[in-house]
Amino acid sequence: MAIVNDITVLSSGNKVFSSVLSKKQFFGVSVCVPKIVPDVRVRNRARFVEVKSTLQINLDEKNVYSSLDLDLDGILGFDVVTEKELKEKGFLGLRKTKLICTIGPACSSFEDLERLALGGMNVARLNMCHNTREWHRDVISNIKKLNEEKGFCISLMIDTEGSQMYMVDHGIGSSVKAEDGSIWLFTTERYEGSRPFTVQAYYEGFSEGINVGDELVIDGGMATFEVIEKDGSDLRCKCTDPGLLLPSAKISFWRNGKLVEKNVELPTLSTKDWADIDFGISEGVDFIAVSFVNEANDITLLKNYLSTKSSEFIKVLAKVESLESLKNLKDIVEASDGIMVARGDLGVQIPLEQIPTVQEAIVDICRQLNKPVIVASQLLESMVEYPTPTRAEVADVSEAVRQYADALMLSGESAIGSFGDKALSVLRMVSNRLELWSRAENKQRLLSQCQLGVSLPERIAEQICNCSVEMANNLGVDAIFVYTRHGNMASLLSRNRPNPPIFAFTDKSCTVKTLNLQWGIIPLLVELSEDMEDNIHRTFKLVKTSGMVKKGDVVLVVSDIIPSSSIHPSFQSIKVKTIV
Ligand SMILES: Nc1ncnc2c1ncn2[C@@H]1O[C@H](COP(=O)(O)OP(=O)(O)OP(=O)(O)O)[C@@H](O)[C@H]1O
Ligand SMILES: CC(=O)C(=O)O
Ligand SMILES: [K+]
Ligand SMILES: [Mg+2]
Repeated sequence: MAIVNDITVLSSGNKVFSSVLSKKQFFGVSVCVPKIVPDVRVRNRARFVEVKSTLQINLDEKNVYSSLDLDLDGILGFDVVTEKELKEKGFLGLRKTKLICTIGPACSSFEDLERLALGGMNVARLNMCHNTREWHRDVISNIKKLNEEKGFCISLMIDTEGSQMYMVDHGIGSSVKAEDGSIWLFTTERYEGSRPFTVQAYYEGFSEGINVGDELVIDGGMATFEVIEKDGSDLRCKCTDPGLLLPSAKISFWRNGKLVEKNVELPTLSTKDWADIDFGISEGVDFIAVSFVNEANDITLLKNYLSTKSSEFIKVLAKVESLESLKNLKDIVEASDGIMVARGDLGVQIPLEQIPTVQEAIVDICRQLNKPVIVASQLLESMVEYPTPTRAEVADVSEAVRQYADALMLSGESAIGSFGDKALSVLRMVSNRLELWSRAENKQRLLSQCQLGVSLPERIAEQICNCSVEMANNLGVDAIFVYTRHGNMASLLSRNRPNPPIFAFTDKSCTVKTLNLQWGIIPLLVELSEDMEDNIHRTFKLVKTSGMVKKGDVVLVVSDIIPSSSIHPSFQSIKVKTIV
């Protein structure tokens, strides 16, 4: 072992680990030094190691590597998965669609999470409906450990429980069959164990405003009842469409083919949700997904709360899963930092056959308004039990990718299924395939773009991004490099769904974690100065050292770094550079 400047290098087999001992704060990055030592990687937690002098590294255990001279003047914040993909498939082979996994008992150990990370998980989702905060805390700490020690770049999302009407788990652990014509009592009375033909309904006011003759639907169609009698707050119902009553099944009411909206009566953020949000803030999560959002104000309220806690960098995603949220869609999209099309509960509130078109419309409006959008629920549902997907599921995943959703999400497939890794690889392969097809067919040419910017600088940034993507596609450049503090221009570029990948260089770790969710963006943490030429010079040197680009590669460079001292009129710029 030898201490060299501010880096300690330890060797173990032919892997080299290092830890940084300098005054600077460093975060999750890997560096590769292929030209000097084939197969040897110095993995460390450096953000940008400024080692001006030549490094002398002596590795006692491996004499062959002793006394190496490494002339590094920086380390690039590349995560291991992208680095591997880039080496194997080149720029155009990099996957654009981002992948989210819900973490549950089937994938919560460090080893399970590492497998998902290697499989391309960009964001880990913790559903606060299930399990304890201590359990979630352990998962979060494992993810942070993977990022810090193994060079991954995984963002963290918590998903609130929200309030909705559902059946209290009747305690027998399995489903009960409701036969045609059988009479059932839906009650708010609380009792232990189970009673025949009786269902405990969660939410005291569940029967308020419900009339005899209304339909009570379980889980969006699993079973249907007709209300035949009201007894106080209890409802006596006759089964008209037999089916299964699963533990915690969801309840909705319908009258003359229309949903009786009960969701609006319930608070979007309950006392438990606020406690979970505080938990998320203290654990430093990157996204909070809010369940059962009804209106834009639900989001604004939380965003205001986050700013009073100095946590405005946490992005707030609105889950579209109620009929009310569809009525207020545009306002909700504008107020939030992104959207999740939560098809599970949405299917309880709107007829199932409407889901595909509603999804397409939501994905489109999000891209227009430059907000990331996630397509979630039942993408590969059969894989909870089986190791291969159905053909219909593959078609559904393909459709979401074809629509240019930013991200796809696994729920039960990863949380409780036996084939989480396989499900993730199906998402990965289908995404790659469809992205290739869209590119070959020039599909992104058909994407329309509305003007978002109001002020002149905003409009300039938007125009630069639109034109840059057109140029990048027409010139067939290998990559787009964007220098950005808060990710604005990176996101405007992504909105145009360009052919080449977008490498976003930022000096803010929260921007890295946010951009992780967005289509086609590979965020990289580096040090940025106000001198753009210097930024470009340094990062180009870094990407060359890392083996990321080679001589002759053409890169389109875009920047939105604003010098703080004087507002330089041309702070936003486009350049096309060939690597020399
Ligand atoms: N942290 C967890 N602990 C235990 N089980 C979990 C956990 N997270 C998810 N699950 C299980 O995985 C299933 C699918 O997860 P998912 O997040 O889609 O939940 P959900 O209950 O359908 O609710 P939501 O509408 O919020 O998504 C859940 O029904 C639950 O059984
Ligand atoms: C993800 C989620 O909450 C749903 O599909 O209902
Ligand atoms: K939830
Ligand atoms: Mg839901």
